[in-house]
Amino acid sequence: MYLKEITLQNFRNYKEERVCFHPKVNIITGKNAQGKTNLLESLYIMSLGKSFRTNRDTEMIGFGEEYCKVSSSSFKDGKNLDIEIVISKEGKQLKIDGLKTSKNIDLLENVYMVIFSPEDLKIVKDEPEKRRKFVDRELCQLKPVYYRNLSRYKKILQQRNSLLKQQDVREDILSVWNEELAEYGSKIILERKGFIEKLNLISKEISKGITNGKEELALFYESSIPCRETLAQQKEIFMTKLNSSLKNDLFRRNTSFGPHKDDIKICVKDIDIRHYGSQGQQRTAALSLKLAEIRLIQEETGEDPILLLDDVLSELDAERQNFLIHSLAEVQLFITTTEISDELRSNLPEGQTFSVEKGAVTNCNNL
Ligand SMILES: Nc1ncnc2c1ncn2[C@@H]1O[C@H](COP(=O)(O)OP(=O)(O)OP(=O)(O)O)[C@@H](O)[C@H]1O
Repeated sequence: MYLKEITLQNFRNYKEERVCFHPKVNIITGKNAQGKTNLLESLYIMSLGKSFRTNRDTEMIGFGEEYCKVSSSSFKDGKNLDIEIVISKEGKQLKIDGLKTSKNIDLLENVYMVIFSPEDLKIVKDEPEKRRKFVDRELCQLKPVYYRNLSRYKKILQQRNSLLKQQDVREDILSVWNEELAEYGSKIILERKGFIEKLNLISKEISKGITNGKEELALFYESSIPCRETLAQQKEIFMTKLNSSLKNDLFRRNTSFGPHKDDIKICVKDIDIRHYGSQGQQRTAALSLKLAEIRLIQEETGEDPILLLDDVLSELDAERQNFLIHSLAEVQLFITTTEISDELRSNLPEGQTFSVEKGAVTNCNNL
């Protein structure tokens, strides 16, 4: 699939803009703070219904405006796919091929997108939350049911934690939340475990490719509860742990374990590179994870995801840049950069360059 065009109204610093894209490579150039990332953000919300840089939808409404509207037209499976998103203070309205839908979840499985930004280069050494977000975002795209389970888990966790903060905790209510937390938490653990096993195999191969066989990545799911094979077994051990840590949870007024505390360990030759890896190893690992994410979407869905590279190429050395570009022959690419080097230009296949200035996009030359 590929994105044919996007129309923006009051979206961040764009008043009214319509941009038609190339099916292969689209390079968006411009000085700082002109609207390059804003344009990528408007594309990204077509896949998950939300931004990659904020949880508050209303932040995307242009200053002083009442609403913003983003409409896209894509080409998928031999036909057009039209998506429209309107965000106002009252909420969000979505339309897919002209039909109204109320939830982000209905957008999933329509447009697959992967974003790679300098923030992602820190995925290896940042806090566990970053790595959980990476896994969750990916699983939500691949499995809408995961999106539903995760939302439910977060709500129950919030309710359980509020209950733990009360003076007299009602044990009958707590046991209802425990039951639900174990149910949804176990589903999440099993999905994450399976996902990381698959990602591990793919990223191993990719990291070997980047380093000419010198280094091989290994990923491990570090769950705060031991992993089991079936949902029933997983739920049983979750419940046991909830009961045994009740005193601790009551004392801390918080749920001390569960998928919200989990992490992914990333190793090269048995060394945890979060703590002991060089910056180069951490970058190779981040690049391998991103490329593995794309390959996994291709394998699981048969679709080529769209890749958004937000100002990340300049952060990679020439060797890693080349590896990235040459691994991506089939996918539609959007690259933002303040400057496009001659070397990069000569390495890219066919495409189109655009220039952004103060929220206005101009078509420049073909690559
Ligand atoms: N809700 C909003 N309404 C209007 N303008 C906004 C809104 N949110 C952000 N902006 C403006 O958008 C601009 C930033 O755009 P963007 O993040 O796309 O920059 P960029 O071109 O990617 O720059 P850089 O190269 O520095 O990353 C800033 O001038 C900022 O003030």
